[in-house]
Amino acid sequence: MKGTVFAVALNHRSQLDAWRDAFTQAPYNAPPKTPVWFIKPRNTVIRAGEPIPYPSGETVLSGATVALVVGKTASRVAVDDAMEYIAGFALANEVSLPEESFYRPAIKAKCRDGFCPLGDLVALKNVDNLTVITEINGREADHWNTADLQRSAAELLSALSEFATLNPGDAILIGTPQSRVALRPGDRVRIMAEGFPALENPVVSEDTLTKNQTFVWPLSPNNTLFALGLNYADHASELDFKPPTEPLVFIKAPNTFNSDGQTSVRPNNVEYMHYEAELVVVIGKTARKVSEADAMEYVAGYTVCNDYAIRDYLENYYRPNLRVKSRDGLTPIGPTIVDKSAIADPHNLTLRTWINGELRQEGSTADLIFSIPFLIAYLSEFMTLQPGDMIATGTPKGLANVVPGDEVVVEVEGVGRLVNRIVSEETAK
Ligand SMILES: O=C(O)C/C=C\CC(=O)C(=O)O
Ligand SMILES: [Mg+2]
Repeated sequence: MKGTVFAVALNHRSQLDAWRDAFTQAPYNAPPKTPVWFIKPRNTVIRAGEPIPYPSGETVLSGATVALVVGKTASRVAVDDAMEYIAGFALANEVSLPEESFYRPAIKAKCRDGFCPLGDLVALKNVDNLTVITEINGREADHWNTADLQRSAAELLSALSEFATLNPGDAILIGTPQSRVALRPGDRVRIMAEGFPALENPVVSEDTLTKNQTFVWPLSPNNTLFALGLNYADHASELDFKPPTEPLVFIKAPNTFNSDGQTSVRPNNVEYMHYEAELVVVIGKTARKVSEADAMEYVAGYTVCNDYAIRDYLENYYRPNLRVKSRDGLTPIGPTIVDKSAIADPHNLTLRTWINGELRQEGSTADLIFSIPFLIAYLSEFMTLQPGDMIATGTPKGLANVVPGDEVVVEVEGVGRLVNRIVSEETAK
């Protein structure tokens, strides 16, 4: 199996029941209208038998669930056709710290090393009425049935493929109940369901695992692109936000990557497709619990990206969500990676965007709220960064809407220049 592991929050009725009152108030204001997607990046994925690191001082919840595994390329698939695109299913454990909110990306709760054990693929055709059992140290601790999910596997594949092309080996974790089993160091957590090989993993105190442990990426060498929201104060204020007090990190899946000189599709019936010129940091060696002082040693180089946003789809759940930021082809990146030795001071680079030759955005990485060393230290404190992983460091003030026919050029001084043309859905067909 290879590919991106997607997951969905709030897909079990017990979760919607537990959070119903909160969803009628700020910042949510209404129950989620669409699936609340998130990504389990490659550092989280481990196999049966590999240890789940337990961060000291935290509460860690087991999240027994089922993963659907994509068998053939899926784009805008109807629910009734979805099963044709599913190669099979696997048991999975969506390990998590308890959700404090569903408002901003839950990177620290969901994306820690080893927080996504994934079992072997089973060529089942239906998991819509499957009992999923969790045992701790040989004793049943919980069970739930997939019939209580709000959206079935077929409905989830259809909904995600509406804006993100799914490739063979991609996976979708279909959800977990609100009440889950707390794990402790020394536990052996075993997930079982009829027709599947059991998925068992030991829970090991994070401190006892070697500091530079890296996880075998069993799915694919796809690198993870982390992106920062509101990392320039002037951009935060143009969106009427206060600057964040902690990095607002979200993840962009490889389906969104695009190359220099290519086209990006502006969805029909939207008001806002905003460009975002960004400096991207490329990680050069495995980083785990790295200090700010040492962080720049882990940088290989830099590249450029245009972190397009379809702001119409901003729901107040795990914001910015995948429908806003992880759509097919809406992250042109490149054209080259510039070695770090060629950039004297990455915190003093001018970023610019031209639309049809007119300069529309200009800013400087001197205004980053969270610096590159801070971001590497912050992320590597709770997850392993691997060579090739990337961090898009945010965009400064100067957003505007782009429409089909526009030529968009984003540039980072000394790093690169990325040309991209906007097309309509009709033109793209
Ligand atoms: O959730 C929001 O309102 C903003 C999210 C991302 C902004 C972004 O990509 C950036 O600041 O760059
Ligand atoms: Mg951005």
